Amino acid sequence: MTLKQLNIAAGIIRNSGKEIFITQRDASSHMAGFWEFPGGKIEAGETPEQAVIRELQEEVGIEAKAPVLLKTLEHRFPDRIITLYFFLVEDWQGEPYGKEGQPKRWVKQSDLKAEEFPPANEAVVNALKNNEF
Ligand SMILES: Nc1nc2c([nH]c(=O)n2[C@H]2C[C@H](O)[C@@H](COP(=O)(O)OP(=O)(O)OP(=O)(O)O)O2)c(=O)[nH]1
Ligand SMILES: [Mg+2]
Repeated sequence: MTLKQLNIAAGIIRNSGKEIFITQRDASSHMAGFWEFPGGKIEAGETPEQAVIRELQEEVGIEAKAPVLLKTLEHRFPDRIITLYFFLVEDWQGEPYGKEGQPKRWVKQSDLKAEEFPPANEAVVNALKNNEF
């Protein structure tokens, strides 16, 4: 079996009250029902930063300014290998919402739960909970 290789850019949108905006993955998607940091596939010719800016516009309707790369990690799922680029976004224009109709919520950084996210997110969620970022 050949494994799909995907590169993903995701935005950790954090407000001045240290709350993070998360969205729920669609029932028909890979990792359905898990909560995620909005984002998606990096397209050919795009940098991870360009991809996260585009994805946040498409999925949550904000214009991200100066995203900061926090962590890059690779995760092997049974059917695919993904490289995830997690960006911290603390400066943006607009108000994030579920532009594709996806459920969303603001969660205090200290109240994030790793088990609500795909397994690849464990390290970054725990680092956020521990105030490492
Ligand atoms: N956006 C996002 N994706 C994540 C996270 N954690 C994690 O394992 N993933 C995985 C799930 C998917 O396999 C992949 C994201 O792909 P996606 O399906 O959302 O890509 P996309 O937004 O470009 O969607 P599409 O238009 O191609 O359907 O990364 C996360 O925190 N945020
Ligand atoms: Mg996506």
